[in-house]
Amino acid sequence: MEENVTKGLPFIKMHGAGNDFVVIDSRGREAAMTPGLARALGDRNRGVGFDQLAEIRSSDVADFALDFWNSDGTMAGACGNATRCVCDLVMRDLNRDSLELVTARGRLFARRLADGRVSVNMGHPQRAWDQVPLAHRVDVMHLPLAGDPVAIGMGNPHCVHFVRDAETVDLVAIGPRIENDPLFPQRTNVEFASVLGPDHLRMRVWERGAGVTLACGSGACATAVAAHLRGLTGRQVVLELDGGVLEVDWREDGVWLTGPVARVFDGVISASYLAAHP
Ligand SMILES: N[C@H](CCC[C@H](N)C(=O)O)C(=O)O
Repeated sequence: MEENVTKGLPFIKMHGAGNDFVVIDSRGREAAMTPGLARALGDRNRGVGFDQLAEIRSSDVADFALDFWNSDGTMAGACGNATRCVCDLVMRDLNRDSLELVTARGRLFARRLADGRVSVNMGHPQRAWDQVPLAHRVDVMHLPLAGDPVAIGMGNPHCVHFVRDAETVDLVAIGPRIENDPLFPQRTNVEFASVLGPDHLRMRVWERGAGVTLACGSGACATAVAAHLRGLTGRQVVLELDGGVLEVDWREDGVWLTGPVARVFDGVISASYLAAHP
């Protein structure tokens, strides 16, 4: 009955404002992830199920390195909520209240606030068309697409729409079309935001490689930056997402993302499952 779990792959299930993750710690050993295994594990019926998988790896230039995999098996250059979740884990592990990590977009800095929440500096917004990236030169503040959206990179691409009421947007109908528009050579995450008050936005998201998620940290950063650039908010913004509240503070040293973290359960992926999904 009992399979030898010592040969399996331990993981931790976490979420940040409902954006859910599987965390694998590969420090001190070969990376475990492949596109096929990420896609299999991301399946909410046949796998564990997640929006993203975050794989921790050893680093000789920072406290650790972090890779992000979407549930469709593609890699992402940034994942704000997973970064906050993993930093919470490692800070507790090392009994530290600040950390440096390295991701595909470079070195990030995280710290634990007095109220226990984790805040991560997600870096500076990428506002040049070829950094987002876009397929050719256009005005990133007014894309030639329906709804006059804004393009912002945060290590991953975002297409931000400001609408009268974000609640009414049919994400499933509209999201995939924009995600796969030829203007985005690496596809894009798609955000819809409405203004609830000064420095207060309601935001919903269709994520590249994951679909509708309850929250998106890098998307919240991109949306707050776009809102400020459009004159809709200040530089410190509270965003109400379907899964909870995120705070963004666009400061001189970068865009800081703050929000909740939850550790849900620990598990082991069985050796037989790993063998069946190389
Ligand atoms: N789907 C995103 C990665 C995860 C972003 C989101 N979960 C976050 O918290 O930033 C992408 O392909 O760029």
